[in-house]
Amino acid sequence: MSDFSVEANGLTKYFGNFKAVDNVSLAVPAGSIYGVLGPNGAGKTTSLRMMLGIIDPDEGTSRLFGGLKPQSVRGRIGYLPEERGLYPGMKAREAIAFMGALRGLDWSEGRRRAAAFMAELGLERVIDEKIRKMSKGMAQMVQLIGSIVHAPDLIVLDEPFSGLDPVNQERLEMLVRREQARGATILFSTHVMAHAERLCDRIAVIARSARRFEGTVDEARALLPMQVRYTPRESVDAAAIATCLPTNAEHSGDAWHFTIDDKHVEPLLARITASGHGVSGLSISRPALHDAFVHIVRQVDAGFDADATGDAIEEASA
Ligand SMILES: Nc1ncnc2c1ncn2[C@@H]1O[C@H](COP(=O)(O)OP(=O)(O)OP(=O)(O)O)[C@@H](O)[C@H]1O
Repeated sequence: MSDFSVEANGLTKYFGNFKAVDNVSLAVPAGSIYGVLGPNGAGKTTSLRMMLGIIDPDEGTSRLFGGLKPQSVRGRIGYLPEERGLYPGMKAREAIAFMGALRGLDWSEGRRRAAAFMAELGLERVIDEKIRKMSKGMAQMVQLIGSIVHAPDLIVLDEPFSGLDPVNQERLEMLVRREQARGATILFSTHVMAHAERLCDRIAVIARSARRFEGTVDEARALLPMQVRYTPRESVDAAAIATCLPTNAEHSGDAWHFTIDDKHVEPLLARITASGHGVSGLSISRPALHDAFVHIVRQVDAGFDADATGDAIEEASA
């Protein structure tokens, strides 16, 4: 048995001359919740599709549960594609059972599980409602349940949170955690950082077709310095306080704001203590995943802009 549910190695995909995915590698540990994060058009969907064998890569390989034949493990996978769609004439219960049956689940067991899932999520009131009468978000919840009703070992969800209201987003987070507790591996794409921050054991950031970061959420947040807000106990001469703070410190009202590297936190506290200015307020916080994500994507964009400027200069001087 492989330690990884998904191992993508050097996946590359061209659409015409455009390289939509460039040499993307990642490994999703069995039993983990893994987020593929990236801005619009970064290549997330194309990467997921290659990992699942829905489209062939131009280069690279994808292993599911250690094997190279995705078709042979189809029944062990639950997939919510980016394109949503169910038969509009079906009722929720039938739609879920139908999706389960496509993955080998007995019809009556599918109906039974549909009712259990819907009740657990507080959606039982719409179980016998036809899909065409449902809101888009509610139909998406039904499709989501349909994609996991056969209790797959690997659940792949493409932008599962988009289009859901906050209550349904919370229901989905609960479902993801519950499926992980059952032993499933969950791989999902998103550009909403809050969900990834709360749920993911590991993340990969894809921007401009390539993987730009891979690691834990804490490792991503540690890419940026800590944010500090310090208020001295006594109102003292600003120039005197500034001597024990980093040069980027800015004074506003009673407080000072600055950033500081992880390893400089204790020396800073020692300097403040030694200075005798006291502490009336002090908060030291890591930036959120959102900040780390924006930082990574901006760096990549800046590199592309610099290349484009360089090309323009070369062309102009040619
Ligand atoms: N079948 C296709 N033919 C041509 N170009 C495509 C095709 N599918 C995707 N692309 C392009 O490849 C790039 C990556 O698309 P992809 O859907 O993988 O990105 P994404 O990160 O999932 O984006 P989003 O968050 O907006 O869904 C985009 O520029 C897209 O326009």
